[in-house]
Amino acid sequence: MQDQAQSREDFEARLRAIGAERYHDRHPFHARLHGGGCTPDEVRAWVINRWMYQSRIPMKDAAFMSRVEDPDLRRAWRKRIEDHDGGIAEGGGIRRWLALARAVGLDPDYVAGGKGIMPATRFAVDAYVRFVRDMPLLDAVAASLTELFAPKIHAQRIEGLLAHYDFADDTSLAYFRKRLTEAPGDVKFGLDYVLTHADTREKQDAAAAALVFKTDVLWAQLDALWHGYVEGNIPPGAWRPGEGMAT
Ligand SMILES: O=C(O)c1cc(C(=O)O)c2c(n1)C(=O)C(=O)c1cc(C(=O)O)[nH]c1-2
Repeated sequence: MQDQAQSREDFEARLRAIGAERYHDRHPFHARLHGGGCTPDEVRAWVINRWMYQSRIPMKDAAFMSRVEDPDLRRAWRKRIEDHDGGIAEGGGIRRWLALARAVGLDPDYVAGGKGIMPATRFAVDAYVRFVRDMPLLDAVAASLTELFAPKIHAQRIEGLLAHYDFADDTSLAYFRKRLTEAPGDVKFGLDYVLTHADTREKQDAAAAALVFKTDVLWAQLDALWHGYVEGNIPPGAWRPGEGMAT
């Protein structure tokens, strides 16, 4: 016999426990970055590789929306694409990420071209886009719920980068500051959607598994950075210090 569905409260606590145990704020690269321990080239490697994630977020949200039949859900979701792409004049998160790239000495066109991204980063982020394209909508929304835990990491990053790195200022960190106001509304909506639609134990288990999968997507990216740039095992084809610098 199928287990009974968990109460809304118990299920929410289960989702939050996944973040407490597995979110990438527990990864040593995060501590190294916000604690001021990264070399300038390690910071550059992070900015270059994280571009893969930034550039694919609006694509995965477009993939999600392409499958949604309910106009109310599409209306609520489309803000995510607007947050990242923005308007022609002011741009959005994507442009703010490239401002960070410039601030750490990289040529933004090099970063935006995606050359130099490590294979593991590419595979992890592509897996997330495919997951959102192919899996049930409930699982796709559940996978976005890592954002429940993101405001804390963004606040730590702003504080840590400002304290330890010369490049850090209002312009270079605008991406993270903006996320502090953008993410909470998204995550409130997403959490309510998941708690409401996961109305059987089977769906709750699938949603929890989707969130675990997403924590793996994030963790794998930092593992790759550590292996490549902290331990110095740069994969063939990946960015090498000195390449892609602003002139
Ligand atoms: O800096 C981070 O640690 C971090 C993590 C995450 C996340 O938890 O997936 C996102 C972001 N940042 C972020 O800026 C962002 O726009 C975002 C969108 C999503 C998503 O899955 O839809 N996650 C995240």
